[in-house]
Amino acid sequence: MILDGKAVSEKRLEILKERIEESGLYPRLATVIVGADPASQMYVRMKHRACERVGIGSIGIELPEDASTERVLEAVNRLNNDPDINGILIQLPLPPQVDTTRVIEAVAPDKDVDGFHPCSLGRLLAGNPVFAPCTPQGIMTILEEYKIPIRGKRAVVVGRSIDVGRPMAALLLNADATVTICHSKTENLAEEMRRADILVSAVGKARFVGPEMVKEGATVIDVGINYDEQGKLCGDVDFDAVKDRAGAITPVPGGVGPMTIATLMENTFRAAKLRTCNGTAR
Ligand SMILES: Nc1nc2c(c(=O)[nH]1)N[C@@H](CN(C=O)c1ccc(C(=O)N[C@@H](CCC(=O)O)C(=O)O)cc1)CN2
Repeated sequence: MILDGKAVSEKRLEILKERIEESGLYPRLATVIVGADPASQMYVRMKHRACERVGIGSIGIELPEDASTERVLEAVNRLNNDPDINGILIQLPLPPQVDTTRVIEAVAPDKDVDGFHPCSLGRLLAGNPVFAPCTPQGIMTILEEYKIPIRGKRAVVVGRSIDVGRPMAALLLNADATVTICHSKTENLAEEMRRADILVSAVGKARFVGPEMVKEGATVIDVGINYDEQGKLCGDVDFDAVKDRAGAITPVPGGVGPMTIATLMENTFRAAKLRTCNGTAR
């Protein structure tokens, strides 16, 4: 079975649009991009388009490639103090001279719609998330939509980044899976991966996952955004070689990527609702 993330994201965005309309709220997202990386620019444009579609206002802050950490922090602080902004998204990666950790930690936790702030990650690890990072939360939504059982299942996450691997493991654990995190130093990696009922690959290597790493009937989630020798977008998984062995599999494109953006929209709406609930007069 192909897990069609594009279709799930379309459905979720339509539902969200209705919920925003019914709420009478007008949530607002600010994106911050530093430099002119074409892929990052495309993702930011996709986010603004999704905002428009569901009834979220958005503004984009564009800083030059050579912006300093202090300059980015200044922009974040202004957005933190802007009562009209509910969510702040710092498009990653940032150029090397910018201290990414300081910038992420500067985002007000109640506007942290990307879920990367230590407060958000801590709450997620405690089993009480407010904003879960968009890609792993989007994967949970796909699993839920396709009714893939998680409780008691063996999940293996390959990759330990703070934006995907670690929060993915926490979300699966919160859903009662038995979770293993693998990484570049894992011994007998293929053997670990073959034990997975749910295999999530966030490695960043084109077509790295072959059929010999996949248990028959496993659910395979491909987080990779890679380009092959022909410049064609592809995932971490050798889709053609693995699809008949897997019980269910996400394609690239059209799998996890669209869910990242749909989840960002959901998190932004949540931020707007939480502000109303807390009664904070920002
Ligand atoms: N602040 C963040 N930065 C980055 C994140 C993130 O979640 N927060 N994730 C990625 C990039 N990303 C969003 O920012 C993203 C990547 C891919 C897609 C997507 O829908 N891709 C399509 C294919 C698009 C294409 O033609 O290239 C797909 O997979 O079908 C959406 C968002 C890194 N940075």
